[in-house]
Amino acid sequence: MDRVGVLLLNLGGPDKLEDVGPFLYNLFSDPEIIRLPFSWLQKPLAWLIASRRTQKSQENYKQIGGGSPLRRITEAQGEALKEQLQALGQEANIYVGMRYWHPYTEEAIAQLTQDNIEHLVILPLYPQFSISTSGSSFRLLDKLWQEDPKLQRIEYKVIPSWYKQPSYLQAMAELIAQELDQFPNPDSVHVFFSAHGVPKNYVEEAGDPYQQEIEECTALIMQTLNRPNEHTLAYQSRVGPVEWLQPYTDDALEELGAKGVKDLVVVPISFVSEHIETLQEIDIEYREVAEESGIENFRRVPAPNTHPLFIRALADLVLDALKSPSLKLSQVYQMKKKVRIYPPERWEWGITTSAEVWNGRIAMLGFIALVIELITGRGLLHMIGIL
Ligand SMILES: C=CC1=C(C)c2cc3[nH]c(cc4nc(cc5[nH]c(cc1n2)c(C)c5CCC(=O)O)C(CCC(=O)O)=C4C)c(C)c3C=C
Ligand SMILES: [Fe+2]
Ligand SMILES: [Fe+2]
Repeated sequence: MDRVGVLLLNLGGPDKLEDVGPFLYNLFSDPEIIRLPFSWLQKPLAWLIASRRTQKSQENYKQIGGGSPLRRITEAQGEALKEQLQALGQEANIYVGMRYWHPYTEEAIAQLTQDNIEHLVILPLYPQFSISTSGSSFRLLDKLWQEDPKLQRIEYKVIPSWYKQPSYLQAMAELIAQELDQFPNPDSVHVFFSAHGVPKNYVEEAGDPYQQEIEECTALIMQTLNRPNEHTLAYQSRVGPVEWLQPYTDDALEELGAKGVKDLVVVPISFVSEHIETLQEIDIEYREVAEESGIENFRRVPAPNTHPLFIRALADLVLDALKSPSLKLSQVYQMKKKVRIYPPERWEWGITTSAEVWNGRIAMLGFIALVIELITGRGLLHMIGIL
């Protein structure tokens, strides 16, 4: 029988407090997370932002036991998926490939090549596609594939996003219903979906389908839940000075409090495991915002983690993918992004899009240099060791 592998893609998180700095450096070094006009700026800026954020981020990780539970939960999901596939008659090795921390995607790829995997299913553990999450992992895999002829012999299938999968929707509905039923009047509880945000320009300029997939997913979960509750969708975890998708979770909670909502359940929607943004940001920070705004009963729906219906959803996704036609990683990426040829790389004279882009890049560079000088009190050239 052919050797089948499943590669679970995820973000990764620091296992202990000392890992927070290097984890943040890896994250901000990714051009899919911070988009800069010049690639040589990426590493010094990543170092600067990571250094400035480490202490605050460590404080947050301290509040959830000193590290991220992401590795443990993702590995448990992998084991449960292996058993479920076996029960459905499909033997498969499961590999976990994290983008910014151990076990890195490169480590998973090295292992699956050593195991002589012949058919591989690439399954991101993000229900909805974003350039900043699944997109970043697909780009990395595409690069690894192009560099390694051994990998090119593996027949692979990519699952770009899967927020419509019926067992996933059913698992989410069941988890929400369980939480609603803890209230004396379940039907009058406000259901509050909190998605991880992305900068607004990802959607409006770069063609990220993330917002549309989040909105559709929310509507499908409400349909599956089939209860009369009112609901709201908002975006959390904004980082940096630019505008992100709105409404922001804290503003929306304050608004609902002011309108007199007393009972509320929060549903984390863009991630399938507990992590810092559920355990710290929602359970601690947003609970405080809600209570100060007059919301008296605040509960949170757990992430799907290893819920049997959710694991069944993952198994069905793998089985369906094995039967489907192959698409190249680069094709999947282009298909998901509503492709805009941006930015144009070729210089053209006159008042052209290209000239506008180059003007923009030069202005951006000046602006970034100014911001760096304002924050650090030192000029950019000093910082990167030129002066
Ligand atoms: C679908 C989920 C996620 C999207 C979209 C996303 C985009 C995104 N994130 C940052 C910046 C940070 N993310 C951080 C942690 C983090 N992000 C996600 C998920 C998505 N990110 C998860 C699951 C985690 C946590 C992992 C864990 O440790 O449990 C962090 C670090 C934590 C902190 O300091 O707050 C940063 C920073 C950006 C800029 C972005 C889109 C461009
Ligand atoms: Fe994030
Ligand atoms: Fe956060």
